[in-house]
Amino acid sequence: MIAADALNGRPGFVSDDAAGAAARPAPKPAAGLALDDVALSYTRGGPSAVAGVTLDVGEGEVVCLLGPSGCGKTSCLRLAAGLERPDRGRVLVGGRVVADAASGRFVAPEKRRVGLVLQDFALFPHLTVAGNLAFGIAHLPADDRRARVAALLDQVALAHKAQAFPHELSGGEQQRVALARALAPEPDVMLMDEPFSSLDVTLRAEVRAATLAVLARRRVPTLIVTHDPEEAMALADRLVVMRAGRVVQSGTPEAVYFQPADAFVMTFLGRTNTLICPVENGAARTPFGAVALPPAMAAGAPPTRCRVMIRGGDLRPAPADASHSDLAGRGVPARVRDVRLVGPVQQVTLALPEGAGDAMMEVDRRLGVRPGETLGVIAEPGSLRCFPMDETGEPA
Ligand SMILES: Nc1ncnc2c1ncn2[C@@H]1O[C@H](COP(=O)(O)OP(=O)(O)OP(=O)(O)O)[C@@H](O)[C@H]1O
Repeated sequence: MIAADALNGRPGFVSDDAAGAAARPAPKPAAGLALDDVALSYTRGGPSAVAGVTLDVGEGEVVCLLGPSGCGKTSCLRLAAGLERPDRGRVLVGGRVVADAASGRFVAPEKRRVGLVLQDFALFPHLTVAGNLAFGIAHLPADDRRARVAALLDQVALAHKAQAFPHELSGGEQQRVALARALAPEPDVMLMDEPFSSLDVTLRAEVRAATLAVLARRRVPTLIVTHDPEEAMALADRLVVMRAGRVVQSGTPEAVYFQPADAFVMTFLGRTNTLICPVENGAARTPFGAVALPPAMAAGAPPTRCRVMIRGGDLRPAPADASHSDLAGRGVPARVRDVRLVGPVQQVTLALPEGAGDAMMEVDRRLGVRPGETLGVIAEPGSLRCFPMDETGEPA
């Protein structure tokens, strides 16, 4: 069944499970892919691109490997695919050890049963769409091969393009061919490196949702590399956040977003304000009230100052009508220095009182905040987080 795309009437993907992540059954724990304390340096004795990464992707699970440029995401994917040999640790695909630095075991990429989708799609230019899909399943009897190609083309809504060549396709169509080609040999694991980054913004959301629908229907464990936090949050059952060759946090998008392990993760996942605040009686004194230090910071000799962070979306004007909220009237008076419209959101730069510095607040544009006015601003309860002064939140 080919569904008309709801947004713009273009042919879309199979729609019976097109709700994507929301419709996907809970992942089973059995690991499709596991990296076990894997390390890699590209030069002998040189810096570690991957410095001991452990992660797994279970059946039917989509895991996004997320982090700033150069943190080692692609290197992890290349280790999983067999395009690099680990200096340390093991790689398992479908429960089978495919690389083990200690024993020297190394299974070649084409024997690993992994499907790979790269940023530039890397389609074979001289083969038709059907030819691209058939390439990796040449060992199948002709009838089976044809049937599998036809089924996949149907799933990615490209049956009508079977005889087209890659240069005759749009970017979104090429991405779908790359996805179908990688799925054709029925891999145990899918590995995708920035698979949507070459698509324009409108097409990206559409292709992303459709890709999730195909992956969900096939339940193939999938590891997706991206440097885009919003994309990762939209795609993943689980996020693995990397920094400087190491995993700094892993968990559901909600857990990582709302309980960031450190200042770096908090900053990386969304626009964040940082306030340097004095510590008194085990609590940080912020313009929005006292915030208790987390136990690890409060233990021993507590610091005299700390870094308090809050996301722009967790600040808002105090409700004007006191009868509607017990927070009304408690706002911190802040002058609006600047207002930018970013889609449906106003990004408001506020000057906080008592020299506490500037803060960015994100509010619905319908609030119509204007430069020069003074607002009472409140912080969502529980949204202020204390981190040590030496945690900058900057990528290493
Ligand atoms: N072939 C190579 N030779 C030498 N160094 C490399 C090679 N490939 C990557 N590196 C280095 O290894 C580190 C990790 O690179 P990697 O490509 O894995 O990072 P990444 O997180 O995927 O970055 P990006 O998001 O920019 O693609 C970087 O410091 C990079 O310069």
